[in-house]
Amino acid sequence: MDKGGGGHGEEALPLFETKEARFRGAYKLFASTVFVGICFIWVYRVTHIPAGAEEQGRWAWIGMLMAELWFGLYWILTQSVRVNVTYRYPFKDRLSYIRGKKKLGLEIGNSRHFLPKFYTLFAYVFSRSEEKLPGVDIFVCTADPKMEPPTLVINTVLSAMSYNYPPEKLSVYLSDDGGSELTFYALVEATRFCKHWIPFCKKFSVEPRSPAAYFAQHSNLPDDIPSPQDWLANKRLYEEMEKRIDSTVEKGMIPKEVRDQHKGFSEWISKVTKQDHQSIVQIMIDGRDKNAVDVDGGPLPTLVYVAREKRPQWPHNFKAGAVNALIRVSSEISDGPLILNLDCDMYANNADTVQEILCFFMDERKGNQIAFVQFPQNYDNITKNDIYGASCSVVNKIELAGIGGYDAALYCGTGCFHRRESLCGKVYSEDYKGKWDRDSEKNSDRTVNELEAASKIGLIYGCPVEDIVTGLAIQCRGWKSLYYNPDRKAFLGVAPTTLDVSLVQHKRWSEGMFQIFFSKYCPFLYGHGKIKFGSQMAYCIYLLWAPISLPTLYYAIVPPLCLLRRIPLFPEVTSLWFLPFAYVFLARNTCSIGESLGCGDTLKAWWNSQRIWVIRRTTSYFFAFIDTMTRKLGLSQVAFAITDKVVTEDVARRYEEEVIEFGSSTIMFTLMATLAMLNLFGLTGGIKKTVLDLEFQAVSRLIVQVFLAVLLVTINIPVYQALFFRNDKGRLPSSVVFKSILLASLVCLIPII
Ligand SMILES: O=c1ccn([C@@H]2O[C@H](COP(=O)(O)OP(=O)(O)O[C@H]3O[C@H](CO)[C@@H](O)[C@H](O)[C@H]3O)[C@@H](O)[C@H]2O)c(=O)[nH]1
Ligand SMILES: [Mn+2]
Repeated sequence: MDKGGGGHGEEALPLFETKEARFRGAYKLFASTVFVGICFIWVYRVTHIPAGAEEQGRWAWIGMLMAELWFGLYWILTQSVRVNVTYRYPFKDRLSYIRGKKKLGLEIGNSRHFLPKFYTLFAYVFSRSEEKLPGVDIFVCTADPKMEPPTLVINTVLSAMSYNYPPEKLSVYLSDDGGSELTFYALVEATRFCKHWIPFCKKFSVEPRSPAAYFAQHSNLPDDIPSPQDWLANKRLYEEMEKRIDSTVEKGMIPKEVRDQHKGFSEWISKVTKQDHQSIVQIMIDGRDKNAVDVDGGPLPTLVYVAREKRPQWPHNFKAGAVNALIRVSSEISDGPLILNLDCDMYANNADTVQEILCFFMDERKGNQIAFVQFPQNYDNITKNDIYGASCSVVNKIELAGIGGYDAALYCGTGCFHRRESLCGKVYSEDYKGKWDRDSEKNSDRTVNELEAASKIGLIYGCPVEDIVTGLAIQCRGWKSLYYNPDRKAFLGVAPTTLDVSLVQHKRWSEGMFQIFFSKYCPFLYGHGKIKFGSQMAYCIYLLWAPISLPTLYYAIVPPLCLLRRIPLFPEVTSLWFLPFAYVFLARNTCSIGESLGCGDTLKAWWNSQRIWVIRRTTSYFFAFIDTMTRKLGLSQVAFAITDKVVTEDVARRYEEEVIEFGSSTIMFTLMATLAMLNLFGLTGGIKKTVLDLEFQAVSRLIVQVFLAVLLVTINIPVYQALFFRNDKGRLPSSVVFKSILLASLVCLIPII
């Protein structure tokens, strides 16, 4: 076990520790047996290519070889993280010495350390006095009042404002890319409400501190609340505010008497549209102002509304542009050395998160190297069996923890605490020491070079996954990043509740990531010699999502076609070569089920995740691949399709019932349905022929293909239901039924060579 921080006697106690996952050794052994199996499959493919022109299916066979090569190599990439799973544990209590000397005696009483440590501890307490706590600037981004309702946005803002952290050290910035008066109005309301909400949260240790989430979880007065009047008053205040905001948003305009309440509304007197407006900065609460206090007279955090200037002819660079604008604005106002990035739907679910991450950043020995600490993206609207595979439990608990083990956690855009300096371009050097109280010395002793470096833009432009590429660039400047997945989820967001939205989101991600692979930021080149080889591989697990669509499509199309023609593509069941195929298949899936169950999924959720895995790979990733290629040829431009966070009641009900929502006739659905039909045709056609022609010995050579088709047909059952049996609005439209049958029939005519 490696001690995270200074474990040596003379230094301060470490503030966090690092532990490797158990059974790493056993896993490596298991993985090597799978690897041997994969090698045998490759050998079989190469040595059994149908010879000459007389045998049908030579090229189909070579295609299988390519697909399996690709799958195998990709599998190797995915092992880089699985052999390196690492967990971090902060010691929040050690940090809370800052609470004063009284606690000191208590802590020493509990501590198992020997006497000489006493002095260390003492020095430690004083080096961490409250005045030295870093300021934290929290950035919340929103982009559209229709897709991201203002009540959702202010709930995130309120949860961030009520962190257990000295309010004078906390500033919350809302970036509104929608430039919407409605969002601004909601923030005006939140400014008023927070004066009740923040003291209430702190007095009664309310969790979570998003009022909407809190009152949804506690719809009735909890027994353990000492002051019911307070509770009821806050609930009423919240509900009334919510009603006012929602009705104003519905009307789409702000009443005159409300406009008069805040000078900020004057910004909207001239024409302001989403794409075209001056820059708007409104300091809603100035934390330095002695009169800005809550109902109990306690200080409040700073709160700022920002809508950066936008003009139709200027590219605004989507979220990256918004975050960079906030970096600049906040550097003038609060200039907190730590920055937390939040999407507008990701409310803070644990009031102590800031204290926890300080354990990482303030650790005496390792803290100075850390550029950012990333939390996983969790959602609070996941249903029991997670039909759209949105919870990504295995990714969160295993894969990201594995990359984190290389000290190269991915920056995922939300739920990430950054050191301002590293985000702004600073290169790490051995003698770097983080300075937390920056107000006093701002700019005074910095050289021109340092100032220039620090003024560089933060997030990198031109990529729809600005976060991943920015994180990589920071790591290549010598910084480390940690991944931290605490038991109590730190942030909870809204996961897509329709298949279409989920596929579009994955298309944006896979497309953006594939672009990085092709850009100068390709981890193998850009990261060469700068980050560990293991983490270069780990990055590529994600960057290569798009091209993995090709072998997957091949596997979903060619084996059923060959089944129709009775062209065998796999060894006979009685042959020894059958063993590696069977072993790799069983081992992979057993392991995958084990991982899923181990991460808390249900078995059905695992099965659902396999379905969504097939659908994403054959649609989102494929179109992402195509679009990346056309962009390479200069035929299209980068876009950012915002994820819709609202749905109709009808759709919401089906989501709760775990019925997949199709409902539209997109090209992705057509492709998905065509593949489903093709496998159905392959299976029925192949079986019929064998039975009619009584060619039973042929069956033995086709059994793997039959099995594959059965697998795909079973996994596609909800697709057939949506095509033929459902009557609700979420079914697949008849145009898709028609197109998919036609296309699948046409594909069946393709000659196999
Ligand atoms: O022009 C834009 C577009 C988006 N956003 C904000 O960016 C966030 C993420 O957008 P969303 O539509 O919710 O996309 P997701 O797919 O959920 O976002 C994930 O993927 C993005 C990269 O593709 C990351 O930036 C996000 O942090 C990450 O949560 C939201 O708060 C938006 O308001 C902007 O501020 N300006
Ligand atoms: Mn989102």
